[in-house]
Amino acid sequence: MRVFERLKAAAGDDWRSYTEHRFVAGLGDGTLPAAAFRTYLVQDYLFLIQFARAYALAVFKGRTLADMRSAHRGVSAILDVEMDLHVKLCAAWGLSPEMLEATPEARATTAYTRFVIDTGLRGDLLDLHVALSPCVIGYAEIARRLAAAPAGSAPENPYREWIAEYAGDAYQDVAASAIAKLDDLGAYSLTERRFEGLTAIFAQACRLEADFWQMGLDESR
Ligand SMILES: Cc1ncc(CO)c(N)n1
Repeated sequence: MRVFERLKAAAGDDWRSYTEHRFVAGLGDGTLPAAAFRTYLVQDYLFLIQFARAYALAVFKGRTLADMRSAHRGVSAILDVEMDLHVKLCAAWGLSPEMLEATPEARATTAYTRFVIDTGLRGDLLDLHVALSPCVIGYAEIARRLAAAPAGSAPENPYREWIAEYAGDAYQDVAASAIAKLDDLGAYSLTERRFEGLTAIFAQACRLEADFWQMGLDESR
């Protein structure tokens, strides 16, 4: 079984609480309150800045040029593509770059991003990629599922652009490479004993993703 599938199976309930969160259901059927989505968008901008730092750490931790180049492509995908798209999406929701910059991080944003960075600092490249994987691969899986349901791409769903972005080929390719990277790294450093520690990292990242959705709901009330 692929490393990612094993981690997902081992973290079962935490994976489901993240990918089937009430916020996700609201994106899918369009019932998510707009205020919750705006709160989420602002925090996700701050999240992406820190996420780029986490990917940059993967360049530093790379053992081979191939590792370093693939991590570098990740940094560039965030800084040059995803952030631009994010700013455009924010503008469509009435959120200016000035406002994005001026908002402080919510605790859920700080907790999640610094957990990923710390995991990478104290561990090796496999630990770091496992900590990153619920974000990268989780969003691809969520968006694929939402896009496949009629309500997810209905013209009246205000979140269809968000769904289409993450369900699109470019992002799905990024997620497929992340799955391959885990197999790649696992092939030379994944022992049975180590798998337990990796599952703990993966499950914690899933819980922090669920908290991130929840923050969108709670902080917009
Ligand atoms: C919180 C969060 N997780 C994952 C992604 C996917 O990049 C994102 N943009 N935000």
